[in-house]
Amino acid sequence: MSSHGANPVPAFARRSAALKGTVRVPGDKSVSHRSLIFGTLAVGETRISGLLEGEDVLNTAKACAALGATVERLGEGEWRVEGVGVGGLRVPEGVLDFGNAGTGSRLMMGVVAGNPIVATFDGDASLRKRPMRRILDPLEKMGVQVVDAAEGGRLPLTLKGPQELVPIIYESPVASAQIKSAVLLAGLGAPGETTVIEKEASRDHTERMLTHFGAQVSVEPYGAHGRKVTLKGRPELKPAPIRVPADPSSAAFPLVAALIVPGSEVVIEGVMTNPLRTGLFITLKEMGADIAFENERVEGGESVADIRVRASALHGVDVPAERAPSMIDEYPVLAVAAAFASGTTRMNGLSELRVKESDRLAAVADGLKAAGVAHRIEGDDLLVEGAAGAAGGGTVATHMDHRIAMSFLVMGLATDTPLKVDDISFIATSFPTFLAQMRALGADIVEGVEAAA
Ligand SMILES: O=C(O)C1=C[C@@H](OP(=O)(O)O)[C@@H](O)[C@H](O)C1
Ligand SMILES: C=C(OP(=O)(O)O)C(=O)O
Repeated sequence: MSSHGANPVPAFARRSAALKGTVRVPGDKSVSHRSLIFGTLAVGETRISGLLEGEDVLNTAKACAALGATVERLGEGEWRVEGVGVGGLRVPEGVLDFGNAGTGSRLMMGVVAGNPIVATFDGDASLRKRPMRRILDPLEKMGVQVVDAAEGGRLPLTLKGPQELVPIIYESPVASAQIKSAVLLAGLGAPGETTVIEKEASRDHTERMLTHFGAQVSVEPYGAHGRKVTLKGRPELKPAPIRVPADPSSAAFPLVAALIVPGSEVVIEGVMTNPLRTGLFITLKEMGADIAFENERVEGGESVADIRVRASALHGVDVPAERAPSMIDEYPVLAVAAAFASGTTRMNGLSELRVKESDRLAAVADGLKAAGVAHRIEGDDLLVEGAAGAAGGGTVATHMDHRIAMSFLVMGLATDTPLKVDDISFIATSFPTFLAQMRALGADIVEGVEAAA
């Protein structure tokens, strides 16, 4: 098991002068994981530029190499993968350690399923707590054997792929791109058609990349908000170049910081604006945020834009539950924006937040409490009572969760007194340049435990 986090690194953020400047946040995490995985499943060389070099993605790179691909770093964000083809994986030596990454571990379970090999999956203390039954259930239906697993089907666990996978029609109990992707990736190794039905559409990077690499995929609407995705199994995937756009989930941090620090104006360049990822931007605009998409264009098959954001007077809104899949990782930082908005912001239908790197519903509530912000949880909904300012002053427990750490550091840039977080080391999983890039905009964030003055 990875021991990252054994030496917590505390930090605090304090009230900052107006944030100014232009940033390009790192490559999208979802697309980065998938580009390495698809490179592994194609026969021949895939070139990737703009890869996120965060720990989660680097663990996926290691797993791809352990399963037989040649994975090489050529320069900053520039990578090449020499793939082995669907069904061409070798038995890995030792355990595949995914660290903190739900996406890496769950997608790779789907990949392994299509090969008659045995592989053991593990991760850090946070990942070991997360539910894996949601992946194991459909994979077992396809013929995969769970040789061994911790209680409740958790990590560490060992899978054995069958000689012949069975294609399935799977109606996913939750809108989760990780479940959908694991089943589709397994479906690559099955004869015939594999179908995944979702009642609410989750991010579609896997479907897009399947098409980009030459597989046959059809996507149909399903009900009011859902989709039915069908894949024809056993294609020969052809290598295809990938340019990874900037991650909207990382862009969320400088964006919210600029909204709440008076006088700020920031441009975030080349941000992916895939409509299944833009729930936060839509919500903030409804709250009165001055956000403009400039230079809208298509890069590497994804829509991108430069986002200009100016400090704004925000007001509370009701965020509908069906918007959750398009902003699932952004609720912690939305709660921060809501703390500075006048009136109540109600975020509906957040049950999935309980099974992320931490129980994010509880972690956000505790963080708001540490900052003196009135809030309550009603069932699966979070209500934040905003005001023009927030006290700050406390210490936020981050529970091995990068997004909790970044969200509350952003908050501390606008609180009356500094806000501390107990551990920033996990920020490196998704946004290794966070501190440097935020400081370059003028954010006053200090590592260490010195009295926050
Ligand atoms: O497929 C992906 O790349 C992801 C899907 C989401 O998880 P769920 O599928 O569990 O909703 C998201 O929270 C995660 O950060 C990335
Ligand atoms: C939930 C997240 O990631 P993962 O599920 O890959 O750990 C996240 O990055 O917020």
